Amino acid sequence: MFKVLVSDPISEDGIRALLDSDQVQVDQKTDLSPEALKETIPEYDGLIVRSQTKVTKEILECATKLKVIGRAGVGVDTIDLEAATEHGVIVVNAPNGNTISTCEHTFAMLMASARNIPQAHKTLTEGNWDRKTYKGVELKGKTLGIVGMGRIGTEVSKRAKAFQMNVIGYDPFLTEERASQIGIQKGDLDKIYENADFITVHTPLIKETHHLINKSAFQKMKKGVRIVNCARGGIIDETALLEAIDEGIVARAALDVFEEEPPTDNPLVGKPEVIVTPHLGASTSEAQLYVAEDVSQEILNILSDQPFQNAVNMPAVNDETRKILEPYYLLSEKLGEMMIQLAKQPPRHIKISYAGTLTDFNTELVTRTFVKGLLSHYLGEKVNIVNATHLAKQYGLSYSVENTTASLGYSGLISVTLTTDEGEYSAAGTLFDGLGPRIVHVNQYTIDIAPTDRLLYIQHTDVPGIIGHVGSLLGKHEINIATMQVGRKQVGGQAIMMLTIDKALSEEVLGELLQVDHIHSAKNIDL
Ligand SMILES: NC(=O)C1=CN([C@@H]2O[C@H](COP(=O)(O)OP(=O)(O)OC[C@H]3O[C@@H](n4cnc5c(N)ncnc54)[C@H](O)[C@@H]3O)[C@@H](O)[C@H]2O)C=CC1
Ligand SMILES: O=C(O)C(=O)COP(=O)(O)O
Repeated sequence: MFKVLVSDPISEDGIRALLDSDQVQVDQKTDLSPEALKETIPEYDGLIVRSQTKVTKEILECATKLKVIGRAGVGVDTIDLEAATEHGVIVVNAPNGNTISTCEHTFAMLMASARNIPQAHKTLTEGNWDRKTYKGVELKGKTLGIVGMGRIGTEVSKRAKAFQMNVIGYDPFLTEERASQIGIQKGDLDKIYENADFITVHTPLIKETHHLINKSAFQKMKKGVRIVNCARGGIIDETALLEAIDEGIVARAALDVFEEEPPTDNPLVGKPEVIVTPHLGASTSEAQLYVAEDVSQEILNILSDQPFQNAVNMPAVNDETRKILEPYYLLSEKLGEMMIQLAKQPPRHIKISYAGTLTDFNTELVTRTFVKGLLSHYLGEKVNIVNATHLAKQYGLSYSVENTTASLGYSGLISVTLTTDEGEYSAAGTLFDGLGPRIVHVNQYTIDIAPTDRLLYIQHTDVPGIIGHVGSLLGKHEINIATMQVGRKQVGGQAIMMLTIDKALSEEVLGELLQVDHIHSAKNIDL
């Protein structure tokens, strides 16, 4: 039975699939302090959060069983992604469920700031009939600058068009073609600052967007500009915003999000030119239902080893690709396990080459399973496909990946070279139709062996009688040989023998093998 903790308020209907699952026990504890969360998290396999719970490095260090964090929403800036990855925890979000609600909230804020609705409401409820102070502006014919043309920015642009606004969008991924499809102008930040009567931001909060709208940006804006932030506090520098309001550059600001939430002693809150809501962008019945449903399904999939879509620290692989690549995951993991046992020194660099049909796909997960196989031989269960390449870097092990045309006649081929201080080790594997994974090269020797549980690897000189010696010695010790393959580069030269055997050789038997003339090394390989 898996245990999932829900640590922020979430739609009960939305998590129905989890509540009804007999594989999962759900605990809802939405008032935990960071200390209490640290104490309770070791029990849990899954954690569901919104933006209140801060999933810090310290919490992740205590989360010894945790496999997945589900963010019922978009922004994952409240989760230490690097620490989650390091601890092998998959982080999934629900990127689509709250797009419309947040877009509509943005539009509500835009309109409220154009017509001074909150300020006018307040005055009237205080008993004053003031029609003069709260004269507003029309949206029609005005220019809206949208910074971040992703899901929400795009939806905002459609609504702005319906209000007959001119829209300038800026996003590093916005092409001319897409801009003209949506019916907006593609611009840059300066063009927005120069022309916009309204500016709204819809980027994630990341290093590049922290204080993106700062003092120098405000200096370039049109006097009387109105600013909306329903994305993240911190994208707009709050101190610079305050100054820009006082200097008369910004006429109105509408903020749903703050650099510190809840905002304490924030001079913007309560300022007559500023309207505020307490991070309500995604707070509708619909959005909360959708994000909770999406994230619950992802968590169920992850806990039951099924495909999932919205991991933010794992590459996305669609179902069709996954079906094709899945057998290669097993092959690459076995190759990794085999190669670390063949290497006599710690590897410093891994080079992985994909050839044949594999070059048509995103093979990042195949790479990760190789690295997982390689590391897990010594690091055990702490390695998984989430943290494998991250851990490799920590151990000073670099890797490079390339696609090549050298498929050697196989339909899909994975070739790997490990570089160590004392030399290189290489191997290659493929999938044979109906026969499954096969190792087809080891250290430049051509062979054909299934990567089963137990292999014996022998290096010898190619002379007559070796196979017979090995066969009778293993027979004497009641070690059954399932298959045997030999590989040589030239007659009478260096050769290898790979056997699949039913039980590992003891040190004594390995010692006896090494007494056989022309055998130079013998090694059990445990896969
Ligand atoms: N107030 C609330 O309750 C909610 C806030 N949000 C926030 O809204 C933001 C946008 O969400 P979505 O549209 O769903 O995300 P998205 O990922 O679809 O779009 C974000 C866009 O920002 C762009 N971008 C990144 N850096 C940029 C830069 N330096 N300049 C311009 N564009 C840049 C990206 O290319 C991307 O297209 C996120 O920060 C999210 O956390 C989302 C939902 C609810
Ligand atoms: O989805 C997002 O990024 C949000 O900001 C929504 O936050 P919330 O789930 O309402 O705390």
